[in-house]
Amino acid sequence: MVKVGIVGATGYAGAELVRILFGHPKVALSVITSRQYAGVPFDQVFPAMKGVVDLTCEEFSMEEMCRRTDVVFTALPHKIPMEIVPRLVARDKRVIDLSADFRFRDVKRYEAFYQPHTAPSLSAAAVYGLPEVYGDVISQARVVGNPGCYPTSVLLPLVPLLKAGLIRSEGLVADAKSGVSGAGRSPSLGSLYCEVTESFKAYKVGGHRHNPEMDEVLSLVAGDPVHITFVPHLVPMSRGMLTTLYAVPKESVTGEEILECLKSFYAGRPFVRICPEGQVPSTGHVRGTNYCDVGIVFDADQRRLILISAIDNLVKGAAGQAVQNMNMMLGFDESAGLNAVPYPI
Ligand SMILES: NC(=O)C1=CN([C@@H]2O[C@H](COP(=O)(O)OP(=O)(O)OC[C@H]3O[C@@H](n4cnc5c(N)ncnc54)[C@H](OP(=O)(O)O)[C@@H]3O)[C@@H](O)[C@H]2O)C=CC1
Ligand SMILES: CC(=O)N[C@@H](CCC(=O)OP(=O)(O)O)C(=O)O
Repeated sequence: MVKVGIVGATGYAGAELVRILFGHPKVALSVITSRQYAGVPFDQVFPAMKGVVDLTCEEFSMEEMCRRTDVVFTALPHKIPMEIVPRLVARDKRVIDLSADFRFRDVKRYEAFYQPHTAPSLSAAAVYGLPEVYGDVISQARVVGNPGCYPTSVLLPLVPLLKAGLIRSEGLVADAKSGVSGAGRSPSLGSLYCEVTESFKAYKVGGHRHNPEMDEVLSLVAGDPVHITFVPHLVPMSRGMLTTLYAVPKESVTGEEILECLKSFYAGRPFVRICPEGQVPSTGHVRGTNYCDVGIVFDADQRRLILISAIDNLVKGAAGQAVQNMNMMLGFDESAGLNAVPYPI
């Protein structure tokens, strides 16, 4: 069994990692850390885990983490991983970081939206953990920067079409909606029940930090600078993300070609499900699973392509994708531990 540790196991993403890794056939979860809950059994922090998870949270110690693990997930707020990850790598650990600290190839882009980077060369050498696109390099990576939830929902439908040159790289629009767990477990005014229930709003319009992350990958794939117009929204549900994308197909491209391109790009990939014609995805269909469902509507008269993706922000948008990356890094089946059967309703 491969020994695994989670730094920041009591956040929403970290707790989801615990849930998934506890059902993983090839790993033993050895260390889980939290500052506030150090010394507290995990099943007291999350009573749903009673009788299932028998681990106790610990204060983070580099020495203990390195002694008792082979692979480490960092599920911490941005900025903290860039201090910890280089020290883990120096001790030969393989790391999957769920923050934005190791997502960018161009560190200047990161610094423009976040803060100065203290490990720029390690960041440039890290691999962007979108397994369906970068699987070949993920298997060799020491450090994987796990994508943000919004970028995952935007990139999976668009990358194959841009790669194949079927859509224009100008005029791309992403209209995305997230459940409130996307904001994390730390108390904040914007996440209070009264602030979010029976309400639906756009936020950070024109200035969300996931925009440069999407732009970087879309530009690398297209071979030209690409900027997507991205508007995030908060919806009153705990988990789930639905993204509607608008793109302009190139002259003479047909709906059948679009569908065929996506189907063949994702053929044999377990987690991207292309909806049959006439069906559109729903967050309820992917809840608790690592699936990304993609629906396609081709408006031939308007020359407009509409793509709709649904993910669970905590699974394919965070912890599930991180485990998928770990599986590829360790040479396991990419779906090991990720075979949760969806709820039918
Ligand atoms: N929520 C989501 O849908 C997604 C989250 N992510 C990313 O995953 C990471 C974790 O997010 P999320 O779980 O939502 O966040 P939470 O706020 O829910 O959890 C953060 C975790 O980090 C610990 N922590 C917080 N501050 C510090 C600190 N200064 N030093 C050490 N540990 C700290 C917390 O425990 P304690 O305070 O007890 O130490 C907690 O375990 C973030 O980088 C986020 O961007 C990525 C995709 C989706
Ligand atoms: C609803 C909500 O607040 N969502 C978060 C995105 C969470 C996430 O995946 O982003 P990072 O990993 O880059 O933090 C936000 O908009 O900031």
